[in-house]
Amino acid sequence: MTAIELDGITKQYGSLRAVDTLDLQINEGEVFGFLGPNGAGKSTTINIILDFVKPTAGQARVFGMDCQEEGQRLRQRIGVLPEGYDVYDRLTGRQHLEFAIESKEANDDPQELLERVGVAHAADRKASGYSKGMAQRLILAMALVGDPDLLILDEPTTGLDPNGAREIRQIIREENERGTTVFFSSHILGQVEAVCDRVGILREGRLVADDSIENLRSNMPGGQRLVVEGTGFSESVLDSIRGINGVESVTVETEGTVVAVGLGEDASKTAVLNEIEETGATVEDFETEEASLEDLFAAYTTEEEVRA
Ligand SMILES: Nc1ncnc2c1ncn2[C@@H]1O[C@H](COP(=O)(O)OP(=O)(O)OP(=O)(O)O)[C@@H](O)[C@H]1O
Repeated sequence: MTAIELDGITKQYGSLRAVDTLDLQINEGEVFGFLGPNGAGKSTTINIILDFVKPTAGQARVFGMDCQEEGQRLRQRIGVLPEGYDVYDRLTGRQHLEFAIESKEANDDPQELLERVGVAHAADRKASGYSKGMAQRLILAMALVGDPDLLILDEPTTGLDPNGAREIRQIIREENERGTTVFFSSHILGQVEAVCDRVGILREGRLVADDSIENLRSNMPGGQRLVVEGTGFSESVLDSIRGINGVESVTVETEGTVVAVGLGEDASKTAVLNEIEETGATVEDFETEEASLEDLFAAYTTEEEVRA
């Protein structure tokens, strides 16, 4: 069954189109990473799903129910970690959960939830003394109240150090193993890579990519670099490499002993290596480097030509 289905969602704020005819389907049991630079429209989309914002056009459904018509009923099945949500300094961890349980009319055991997110040891301490990571885990525990079928996490790892971010990802994974669908927004690709089955990249309100990170990488223009170490890289050798089908760039590094070849989708590494040897140069060593996550994110969010 489909957990989230967005059909032509558009949100116009005056002359600004925050979300532009967005179509998206998230299956039940999936961990989906919703990515995009600041201002791309991620929070607006989430707010439409939660019926906090009305779309200008289009339809949003969660578990087959219309978000705008059955928002209240749906929110019972959704756990939300809102962007930039703060803890209440005067309340203890346990009191936070008691408050969330009461608001959602659920009957969870606060202690069990605190244990699930690893802050049970600080249950009776005021949240003012919690570290940023502990506070974020506490907010996540509040999102887990009522055993939601769908977790919507808006930038859950923002402001956390790598350990804190890893712990949050671990909890997300565990919740997913319990059967929860997870919709995880972030503007940092690295934060979602380890945990998401699939990512969607939003840019200026439009979906410019929707795939696994592995596929996005292999489809990215200039996705791989072949770095060849050797001798005899004359201009004519370099020109012959440039002439090979699928080669996008050729640069010489380290005083002429290393050639870096940008490979497009159709390029063959073997063809490049053969060409080098046949034109009289020598290959001593070579390796292929994958595009970094930063390169990948930049390619989808800043290039003029992006792939849908
Ligand atoms: N209530 C509003 N009124 C007018 N413009 C808005 C409103 N809410 C959002 N916007 C604009 O819509 C665009 C999308 O904003 P949104 O917050 O959805 O982006 P985002 O991808 O969540 O960004 P970030 O990563 O910074 O949170 C931005 O240009 C923002 O300024």
